[in-house]
Amino acid sequence: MAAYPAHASPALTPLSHPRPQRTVSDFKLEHTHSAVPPPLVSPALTPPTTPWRNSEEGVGQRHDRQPRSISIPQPENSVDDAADSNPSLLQVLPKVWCEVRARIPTTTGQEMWLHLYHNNADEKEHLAIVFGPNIRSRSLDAVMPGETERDRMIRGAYVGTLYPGRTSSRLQAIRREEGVRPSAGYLTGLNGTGGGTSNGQTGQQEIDSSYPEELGPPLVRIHSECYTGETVWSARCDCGEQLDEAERLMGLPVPTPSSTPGSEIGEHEAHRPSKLPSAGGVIIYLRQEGRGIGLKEKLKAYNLQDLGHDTMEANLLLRHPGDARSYGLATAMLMDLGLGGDRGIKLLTNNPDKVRAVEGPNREVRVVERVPMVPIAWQTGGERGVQGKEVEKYLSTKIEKMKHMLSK
Ligand SMILES: Nc1nc2c(ncn2[C@@H]2O[C@H](COP(=O)(O)OP(=O)(O)OP(=O)(O)O)[C@@H](O)[C@H]2O)c(=O)[nH]1
Repeated sequence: MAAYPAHASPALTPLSHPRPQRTVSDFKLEHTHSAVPPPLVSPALTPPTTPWRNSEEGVGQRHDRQPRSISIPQPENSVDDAADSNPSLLQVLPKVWCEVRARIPTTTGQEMWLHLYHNNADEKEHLAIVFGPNIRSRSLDAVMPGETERDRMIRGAYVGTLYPGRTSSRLQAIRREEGVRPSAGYLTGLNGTGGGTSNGQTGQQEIDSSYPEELGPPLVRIHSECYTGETVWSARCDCGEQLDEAERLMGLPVPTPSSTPGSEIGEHEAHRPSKLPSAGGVIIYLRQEGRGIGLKEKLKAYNLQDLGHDTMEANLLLRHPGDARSYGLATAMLMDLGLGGDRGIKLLTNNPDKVRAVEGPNREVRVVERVPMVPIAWQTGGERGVQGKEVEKYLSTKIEKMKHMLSK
């Protein structure tokens, strides 16, 4: 008979330590949606459901988890074939709309455009962190009934860059006011993709927000919130450095406008960004803390990890799925940013679930290339990057149990 503290719940199942007789297959990971794990932790410590999973009812969010080991379609030959073999994609994407964006100069020297999204699936403010001048939100650019030019500028629906005294969100209007000749370099350098016009009759802004073909598939990272790894220096995971690395990759420069034959630069230099435009890309930052279980539950999971369990077991012991996330919001946001369609995206990830799930029910978004995220410590032979026994165990669990495509 196991010894319990006097205050222990009678429902508490003994957790011997270590528990070598239990393997992960005992938890039936493939069927976590239907096979609720036994109450291995006192119900008093465990919420009845994983946070936010119910709020996704009715908008077609994914409730059933894909098998852990899915075959990753090779972009060259098997992307189409793979679509049929994945029955658990969403049937309906949530609706998303960008409420506001702002230019943020960053501590690394590059600039990004922070887009704040709302949606009809949850109450959270999910974010798109856009780098480079070529990605715009269609919902943000749409004209709101009754709004003024100042309203548009305040919510970020302008072309180019704001400056003191600017009176219009539209570049044509500014050109007219200032007698400025149209300048391709000026437009493309300022997060307006060269097509900002007004049709004069409705005042509707026509913005060419298609990503230029010549740049190839844009780089995309779908990043899940991690307060501990991104804000309070946790070395239990590499989430913080992954975010940094994604930002770095999206800041790599493209050929300068002056090297492009026929481009006009030099006008409006005062309003140009001081840095050259980057190759760009977007980080979709989803508020799915703790793989969707929330910070409170993640902290309990950390305590279970200190008691000897791995990240997957800890979630299951708390009666959560090993991974409670979904990616329909990311798909919808990418479409709103004009990155749906055949040209596809390059996805920065090691996670096979993500690669398939982000494509959406009808392959609205196509992952044509996967770019691995190799931990910095592995890349640098331990000179830099997150290190320690916790992060090593975290990474090995992702590889062994979650089938992440990562090898040393
Ligand atoms: N439940 C739980 N969540 C964790 C833990 N460590 C990190 N996370 C969360 O995991 C999420 C990051 O997901 P990961 O599984 O590390 O990586 P991924 O996004 O699936 O895959 P990549 O795209 O390759 O990075 C963030 O939401 C973190 O808060 C943990 O021990 N337990």
